[in-house]
Amino acid sequence: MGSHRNALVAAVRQELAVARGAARAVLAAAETARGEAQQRRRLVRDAYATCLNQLAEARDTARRDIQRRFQYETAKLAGNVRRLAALSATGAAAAPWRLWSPSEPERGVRPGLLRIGTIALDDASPVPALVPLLDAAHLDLDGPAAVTDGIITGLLLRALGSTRPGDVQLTVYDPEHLGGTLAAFAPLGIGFVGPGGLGAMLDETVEHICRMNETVLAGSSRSEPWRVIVLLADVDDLTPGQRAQLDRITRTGVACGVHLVARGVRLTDHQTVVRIDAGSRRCDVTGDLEISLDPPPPADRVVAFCKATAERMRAGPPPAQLADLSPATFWAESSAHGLIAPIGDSTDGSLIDVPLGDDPPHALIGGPSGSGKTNLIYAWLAALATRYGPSELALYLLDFKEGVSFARFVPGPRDPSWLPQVRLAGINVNGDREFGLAMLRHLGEELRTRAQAAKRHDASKLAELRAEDPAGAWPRIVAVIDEFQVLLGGRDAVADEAVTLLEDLARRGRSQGIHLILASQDVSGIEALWGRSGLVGQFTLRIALPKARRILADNNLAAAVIPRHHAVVNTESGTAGANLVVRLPDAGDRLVWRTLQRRLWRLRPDGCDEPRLFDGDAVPVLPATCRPAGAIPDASAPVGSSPGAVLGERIDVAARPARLRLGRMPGRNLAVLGTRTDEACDVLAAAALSLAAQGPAHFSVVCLDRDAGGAAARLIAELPSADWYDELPDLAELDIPHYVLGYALDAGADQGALRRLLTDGPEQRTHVLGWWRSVSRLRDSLGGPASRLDPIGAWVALDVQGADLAPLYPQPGGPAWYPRTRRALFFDRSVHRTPEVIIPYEVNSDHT
Ligand SMILES: Nc1ncnc2c1ncn2[C@@H]1O[C@H](COP(=O)(O)OP(=O)(O)OP(=O)(O)O)[C@@H](O)[C@H]1O
Repeated sequence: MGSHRNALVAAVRQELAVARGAARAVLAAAETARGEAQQRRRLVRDAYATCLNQLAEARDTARRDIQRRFQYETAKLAGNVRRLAALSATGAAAAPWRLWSPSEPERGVRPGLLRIGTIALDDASPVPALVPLLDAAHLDLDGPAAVTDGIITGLLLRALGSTRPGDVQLTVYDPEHLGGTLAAFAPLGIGFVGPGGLGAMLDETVEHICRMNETVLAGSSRSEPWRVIVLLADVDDLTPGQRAQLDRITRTGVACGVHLVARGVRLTDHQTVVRIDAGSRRCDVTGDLEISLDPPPPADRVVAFCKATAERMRAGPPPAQLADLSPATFWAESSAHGLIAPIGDSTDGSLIDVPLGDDPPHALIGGPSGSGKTNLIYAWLAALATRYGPSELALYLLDFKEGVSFARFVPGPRDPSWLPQVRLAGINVNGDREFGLAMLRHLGEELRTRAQAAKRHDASKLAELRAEDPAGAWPRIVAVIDEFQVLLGGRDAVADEAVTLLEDLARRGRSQGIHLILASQDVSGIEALWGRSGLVGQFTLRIALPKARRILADNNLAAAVIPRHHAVVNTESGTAGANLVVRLPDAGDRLVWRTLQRRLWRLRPDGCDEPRLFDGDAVPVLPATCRPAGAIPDASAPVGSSPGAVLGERIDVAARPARLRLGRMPGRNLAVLGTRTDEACDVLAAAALSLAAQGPAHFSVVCLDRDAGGAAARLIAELPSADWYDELPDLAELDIPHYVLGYALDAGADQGALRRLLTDGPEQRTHVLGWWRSVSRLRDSLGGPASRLDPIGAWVALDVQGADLAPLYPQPGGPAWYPRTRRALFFDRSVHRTPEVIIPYEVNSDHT
């Protein structure tokens, strides 16, 4: 029994031990699992925390990024807005009051926007809040009267201060305060409309708009001032009629320069109406952005401005500057139908155009010395040269004054530029009327060429010729002759031919696009023209400077009353009633001119040649082509049948050399006559050198005057084949031409030898080129008073009076010739009907 119990106990113990062991194992496993779970939880927690941190960091970075981009974009946008604002509103239209002053707009610039306050932007400095008005909008203001009236005062001051005096006309309807609200503007002569005057004012404005529309539809541009009508009322108590008129004005006014600025009177909805709400500080233009409104301008500033402006209005606008005559784009005009260019402005500041074309074709300018003719011509040429390029306009300029007024148009030592349209300029021409004649002859040739081309193309005027012959070069030609009376003065062959040519050019130039502008200070010159009705009748454009006489019709006294620097322009031959008074800009400033000319010069097309300059004070140098160069031609080289001896420069447009043909004919000798040693030596040297340049020749030099010895020796040194003789050589048989150059042959040349050479020489190709100091001495050296002068076929006279030349001249009394320095009269019996004036070349420069 006991052992059974013991066994039972042992079994129970055993089982208990097993159970306990199992329980312990389970417990241990559970604890391990718990430990692992805890570990996992820790890991997850850590990961979660890391994740949160990372997210927070990423979010911060993203936010910072967005903020940065936002700030950048905002700053960029604000910058753009600011730049746009600066372009849209400048000077007085935009400056804050403490910096404010009126600003004159540039000519032709449209009005911009006006500032009423600023708009604050996050982190960026505020941008101006701008509203349109002139040429753009009506303004309808709402809000407390004290604020809106301040805004209106500011807007008006900005509009007036950024336009020219008189450009804006103000009308104020202020029934409550009877104009008191805007009384500071009274000095400008504003129209105050009383309580009962609104209807009439609206009716008149509607009429005005109708008139404006008529003008604009007729094609003219608007020249009237802007009308700004300010309506200040607290209640909108318009009659139906007034309301209808106001609505009409609202719909149509802006296009005609009529603008409403209304407070308390609601303007009808229209695209031109901009509403400003002073209460909420918003406006249509700036949308939801709140405007920090500017305070009203200081009252003393408004008063001071209005007084100063009223003063300037009384004085009128300042005259135009030279630059105002230039168009916005250079060389954009066609001259096919004429030339139109302003020469100045009228007293209201508008530019006055002067036409040249089929009507009027030519212009006459007159005014006493110092009245501004040259200045007027400069201004006119500047306006023409900036509008019409060299293919549209060619200028020929001649100044008979003692002076160089046209020298600025041609290259000079300090300025290489020239006016590209100028083909020819003559300066210091006062002594050389022949050059005026040469220019007229050249234009006469051009007239003939054009007339023939017109005939070929069946064209009756330049516009038609240009249309028919688009490839041809047919610019309009304008020839300006200052002090033209010098050319016509004197009853001589030059004056006669000049008048004939002028008459032809004036009559036929109109249809061929050749226009003359003649200027004179001299009444007698103009009176001389009056005698030639065929000529003067063509000059229908008259420009009279102050105190000009006989330029306008006798009963037209306008020139007597205009002030300095003004001109009367009349396109109807000076008849009273057709006057336009022009204020002329100062066009004399060299620097301003040079800047303009340089711009034009840089625009010149390829192949635009320098103008030909004739300077009456310059002495031309013997061209290199007229000097022997290179190897000495040998005797077998061909000799022309009649080599030409160059004697000097012809006074013509092409500056050609004057040549004396020396063929194998009797009389082919040359006598240089006069006492001016240098010039005589130059004529002989030019002749000899040019002959030597043309082929093989032998020269025999005889010099009987010591003063000419140096020149003769220098000539020998330059001639390829020459001998020095102390007396005239005998007539020798040579295979090549032989030229005997005799210096001062009146000083003891052998009469017999001289006669033999002169008479028999030319047929044997021996020619005498001799210098005698007077005609009587020439005669003496040929045997005395009864001697014949036929062997002298050509002569060049220096300081010899015309009458003294009678024995050498086919017509009795001799040629008309009044000697002048560096000019010579050249007569070749075999080619000339009348002698021609030449300029002896400078051959060696040591005597000038
Ligand atoms: N519109 C102007 N504004 C300012 N100055 C001017 C104006 N017109 C002319 N002048 C000046 O007046 C002076 C005389 O002008 P200008 O030489 O043009 O007169 P002119 O009639 O050609 O005289 P003259 O016949 O004696 O040569 C010059 O000094 C010129 O600069």
